[in-house]
Amino acid sequence: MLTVVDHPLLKRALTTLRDAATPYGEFRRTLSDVSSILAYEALRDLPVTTCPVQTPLEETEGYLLAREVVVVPVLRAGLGLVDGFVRYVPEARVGHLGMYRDEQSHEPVDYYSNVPPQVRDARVFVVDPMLATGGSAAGAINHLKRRGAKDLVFVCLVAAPEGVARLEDYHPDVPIVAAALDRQLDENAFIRPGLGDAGDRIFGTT
Ligand SMILES: O=P(O)(O)OC[C@H]1O[C@H](OP(=O)(O)OP(=O)(O)O)[C@H](O)[C@@H]1O
Ligand SMILES: O=c1cc[nH]c(=O)[nH]1
Ligand SMILES: [Mg+2]
Repeated sequence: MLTVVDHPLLKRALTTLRDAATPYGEFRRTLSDVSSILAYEALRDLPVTTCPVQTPLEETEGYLLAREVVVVPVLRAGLGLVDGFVRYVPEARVGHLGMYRDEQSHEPVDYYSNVPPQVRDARVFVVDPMLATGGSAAGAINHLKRRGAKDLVFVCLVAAPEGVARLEDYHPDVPIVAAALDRQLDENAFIRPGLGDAGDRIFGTT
Protein backbone atom coordinates (compact mmCIF):
# COMPACT_ATOMS: atom_id res chain seq x y z
CA MET A 1 0.00 0.00 0.00
CA LEU A 2 1.30 3.45 -0.95
CA THR A 3 0.91 6.40 1.42
CA VAL A 4 1.78 9.82 0.01
CA VAL A 5 2.42 12.09 2.98
CA ASP A 6 0.55 15.37 2.72
CA HIS A 7 2.01 18.29 4.69
CA PRO A 8 2.61 21.92 3.67
CA LEU A 9 6.18 21.90 5.03
CA LEU A 10 6.91 18.74 3.05
CA LYS A 11 5.48 20.27 -0.14
CA ARG A 12 7.65 23.36 0.28
CA ALA A 13 10.78 21.34 1.04
CA LEU A 14 10.19 19.06 -1.95
CA THR A 15 10.00 22.16 -4.17
CA THR A 16 13.47 23.18 -2.91
CA LEU A 17 14.76 19.67 -3.62
CA ARG A 18 13.31 19.61 -7.14
CA ASP A 19 14.79 23.02 -7.99
CA ALA A 20 17.91 22.48 -10.14
CA ALA A 21 19.35 25.73 -8.72
CA THR A 22 19.45 24.41 -5.13
CA PRO A 23 23.12 23.93 -4.14
CA TYR A 24 24.10 20.58 -2.62
CA GLY A 25 24.61 21.97 0.91
CA GLU A 26 21.06 23.30 0.98
CA PHE A 27 19.79 20.13 -0.70
CA ARG A 28 21.36 18.00 2.04
CA ARG A 29 20.01 20.16 4.87
CA THR A 30 16.53 20.25 3.36
CA LEU A 31 16.55 16.47 2.86
CA SER A 32 17.43 16.08 6.54
CA ASP A 33 14.31 18.15 7.43
CA VAL A 34 12.23 16.05 5.06
CA SER A 35 13.55 12.86 6.63
CA SER A 36 12.05 13.98 9.97
CA ILE A 37 8.60 14.48 8.44
CA LEU A 38 8.74 11.13 6.62
CA ALA A 39 10.07 9.36 9.73
CA TYR A 40 7.30 10.88 11.86
CA GLU A 41 4.67 9.49 9.46
CA ALA A 42 6.38 6.15 8.87
CA LEU A 43 6.75 5.57 12.63
CA ARG A 44 3.12 6.44 13.31
CA ASP A 45 1.78 2.92 13.87
CA LEU A 46 4.75 1.52 15.78
CA PRO A 47 3.34 -0.54 18.69
CA VAL A 48 3.86 0.66 22.27
CA THR A 49 3.72 -0.97 25.69
CA THR A 50 2.76 0.74 28.91
CA CYS A 51 5.11 1.40 31.82
CA PRO A 52 4.81 3.31 35.08
CA VAL A 53 6.33 6.81 35.18
CA GLN A 54 6.78 8.96 38.27
CA THR A 55 5.92 12.61 37.61
CA PRO A 56 6.96 15.22 40.22
CA LEU A 57 3.42 14.78 41.67
CA GLU A 58 2.37 11.13 41.29
CA GLU A 59 2.85 7.91 39.41
CA THR A 60 1.04 7.59 36.10
CA GLU A 61 1.06 5.49 32.94
CA GLY A 62 3.80 6.01 30.36
CA TYR A 63 4.70 4.31 27.08
CA LEU A 64 7.68 2.55 25.59
CA LEU A 65 8.25 1.48 21.99
CA ALA A 66 7.36 -2.21 21.81
CA ARG A 67 9.41 -2.98 18.73
CA GLU A 68 13.08 -2.44 17.99
CA VAL A 69 13.69 -0.11 15.05
CA VAL A 70 16.28 -0.77 12.35
CA VAL A 71 16.88 1.74 9.56
CA VAL A 72 18.55 0.50 6.39
CA PRO A 73 19.67 3.16 3.90
CA VAL A 74 20.37 2.02 0.36
CA LEU A 75 23.78 3.61 -0.40
CA ARG A 76 24.52 6.22 -1.32
CA ALA A 77 21.42 8.36 -1.54
CA GLY A 78 19.54 6.55 1.23
CA LEU A 79 21.96 8.08 3.75
CA GLY A 80 20.09 11.34 3.26
CA LEU A 81 16.96 9.92 4.89
CA VAL A 82 18.54 8.41 8.04
CA ASP A 83 18.67 11.60 10.14
CA GLY A 84 14.96 11.83 10.94
CA PHE A 85 14.73 8.22 12.10
CA VAL A 86 17.70 8.40 14.47
CA ARG A 87 16.56 11.81 15.72
CA TYR A 88 13.23 10.34 16.88
CA VAL A 89 14.57 6.90 17.80
CA PRO A 90 18.17 7.43 18.97
CA GLU A 91 18.51 3.75 19.85
CA ALA A 92 17.64 2.66 16.29
CA ARG A 93 20.23 0.39 14.72
CA VAL A 94 21.42 1.31 11.24
CA GLY A 95 22.23 -1.32 8.61
CA HIS A 96 23.71 -0.47 5.22
CA LEU A 97 23.13 -1.91 1.77
CA GLY A 98 25.30 -0.72 -1.10
CA MET A 99 23.70 -0.79 -4.56
CA TYR A 100 24.14 1.17 -7.75
CA ARG A 101 22.08 1.02 -10.93
CA ASP A 102 23.83 -0.33 -13.98
CA GLU A 103 23.67 2.48 -16.57
CA GLN A 104 22.68 0.17 -19.44
CA SER A 105 20.28 -2.33 -17.87
CA HIS A 106 19.10 -0.02 -15.05
CA GLU A 107 19.19 -3.09 -12.80
CA PRO A 108 20.82 -2.80 -9.36
CA VAL A 109 24.32 -4.12 -8.66
CA ASP A 110 25.09 -5.03 -5.00
CA TYR A 111 28.43 -3.92 -3.59
CA TYR A 112 28.06 -3.82 0.20
CA SER A 113 25.98 -5.26 3.00
CA ASN A 114 26.19 -4.78 6.75
CA VAL A 115 22.87 -5.59 8.40
CA PRO A 116 22.37 -6.15 12.15
CA PRO A 117 20.92 -9.57 13.12
CA GLN A 118 18.14 -7.72 15.00
CA VAL A 119 16.34 -7.23 11.66
CA ARG A 120 14.62 -10.55 12.45
CA ASP A 121 12.50 -9.06 15.24
CA ALA A 122 12.59 -5.35 14.45
CA ARG A 123 10.47 -3.07 12.35
CA VAL A 124 12.82 -2.38 9.48
CA PHE A 125 12.63 0.90 7.55
CA VAL A 126 14.39 0.67 4.18
CA VAL A 127 15.13 4.23 3.07
CA ASP A 128 16.10 5.56 -0.35
CA PRO A 129 14.98 8.92 -1.81
CA MET A 130 14.17 7.53 -5.27
CA LEU A 131 11.84 4.66 -6.23
CA ALA A 132 12.31 4.58 -10.01
CA THR A 133 12.08 1.14 -11.68
CA GLY A 134 11.83 -0.37 -8.20
CA GLY A 135 14.75 -2.72 -8.86
CA SER A 136 16.93 -1.36 -6.04
CA ALA A 137 14.10 -1.31 -3.50
CA ALA A 138 12.90 -4.81 -4.40
CA GLY A 139 16.50 -6.10 -4.29
CA ALA A 140 17.16 -4.47 -0.91
CA ILE A 141 13.97 -5.97 0.53
CA ASN A 142 14.82 -9.43 -0.91
CA HIS A 143 18.18 -9.23 0.80
CA LEU A 144 16.64 -8.22 4.14
CA LYS A 145 14.00 -10.97 3.95
CA ARG A 146 16.78 -13.50 3.35
CA ARG A 147 18.36 -12.16 6.57
CA GLY A 148 15.11 -12.87 8.42
CA ALA A 149 13.33 -9.50 8.31
CA LYS A 150 9.54 -9.92 8.42
CA ASP A 151 8.23 -6.45 9.24
CA LEU A 152 9.42 -3.98 6.62
CA VAL A 153 8.44 -0.50 5.44
CA PHE A 154 9.94 1.25 2.39
CA VAL A 155 10.34 5.03 2.74
CA CYS A 156 11.22 7.29 -0.19
CA LEU A 157 10.99 10.88 -1.29
CA VAL A 158 9.82 10.55 -4.89
CA ALA A 159 8.16 7.45 -6.34
CA ALA A 160 7.43 6.62 -9.99
CA PRO A 161 4.25 4.67 -10.78
CA GLU A 162 6.44 1.96 -12.39
CA GLY A 163 8.47 1.53 -9.19
CA VAL A 164 5.38 1.41 -6.99
CA ALA A 165 3.84 -1.26 -9.26
CA ARG A 166 7.00 -3.40 -9.22
CA LEU A 167 7.45 -3.14 -5.45
CA GLU A 168 3.79 -3.93 -4.80
CA ASP A 169 4.02 -6.88 -7.17
CA TYR A 170 7.22 -8.35 -5.63
CA HIS A 171 6.58 -7.38 -2.00
CA PRO A 172 2.86 -6.77 -1.42
CA ASP A 173 3.44 -7.08 2.34
CA VAL A 174 5.71 -3.99 2.44
CA PRO A 175 3.98 -0.60 2.81
CA ILE A 176 5.48 2.32 0.90
CA VAL A 177 5.66 5.83 2.37
CA ALA A 178 6.54 8.63 -0.09
CA ALA A 179 6.54 12.43 -0.23
CA ALA A 180 5.35 12.45 -3.86
CA LEU A 181 4.12 10.17 -6.63
CA ASP A 182 5.55 11.54 -9.89
CA ARG A 183 4.34 11.13 -13.48
CA GLN A 184 6.56 8.50 -15.14
CA LEU A 185 10.05 7.23 -15.94
CA ASP A 186 11.91 8.58 -18.97
CA GLU A 187 14.01 6.57 -21.46
CA ASN A 188 16.97 6.59 -19.01
CA ALA A 189 14.72 5.32 -16.21
CA PHE A 190 14.91 8.70 -14.47
CA ILE A 191 11.83 9.91 -12.64
CA ARG A 192 9.94 12.82 -14.32
CA PRO A 193 9.61 15.50 -13.14
CA GLY A 194 11.76 14.11 -10.31
CA LEU A 195 14.79 15.90 -8.93
CA GLY A 196 17.65 14.36 -10.91
CA ASP A 197 20.23 11.99 -9.46
CA ALA A 198 19.59 12.10 -5.72
CA GLY A 199 23.04 10.79 -4.74
CA ASP A 200 24.84 13.37 -6.86
CA ARG A 201 22.64 16.16 -5.53
CA ILE A 202 23.20 15.16 -1.89
CA PHE A 203 26.95 14.67 -2.14
CA GLY A 204 27.86 17.30 -4.77
CA THR A 205 29.29 14.76 -7.19
CA THR A 206 28.06 16.30 -10.46
O1 LIG B 1 14.31 2.17 -8.58
P1 LIG B 1 15.61 2.05 -9.32
O2 LIG B 1 15.44 2.06 -10.80
O3 LIG B 1 16.43 0.87 -8.84
O4 LIG B 1 16.44 3.39 -9.04
C1 LIG B 1 16.56 3.94 -7.77
C2 LIG B 1 17.98 3.86 -7.30
O5 LIG B 1 18.82 4.73 -8.06
C3 LIG B 1 19.50 5.62 -7.18
O6 LIG B 1 20.72 5.11 -6.76
P2 LIG B 1 22.01 5.12 -7.70
O7 LIG B 1 22.11 3.87 -8.49
O8 LIG B 1 22.04 6.40 -8.48
O9 LIG B 1 23.19 5.08 -6.65
P3 LIG B 1 23.74 6.26 -5.70
O10 LIG B 1 22.76 6.37 -4.57
O11 LIG B 1 25.08 5.77 -5.28
O12 LIG B 1 23.81 7.52 -6.51
C4 LIG B 1 18.53 5.75 -6.03
O13 LIG B 1 19.12 6.26 -4.87
C5 LIG B 1 18.02 4.33 -5.86
O14 LIG B 1 18.87 3.51 -5.09
O1 LIG C 1 15.30 9.87 -11.11
C1 LIG C 1 16.10 9.10 -10.57
C2 LIG C 1 16.10 7.71 -10.83
C3 LIG C 1 17.00 6.93 -10.19
N1 LIG C 1 17.88 7.48 -9.33
C4 LIG C 1 17.91 8.80 -9.09
O2 LIG C 1 18.72 9.27 -8.29
N2 LIG C 1 17.01 9.59 -9.71
MG1 LIG D 1 22.79 8.09 -7.99
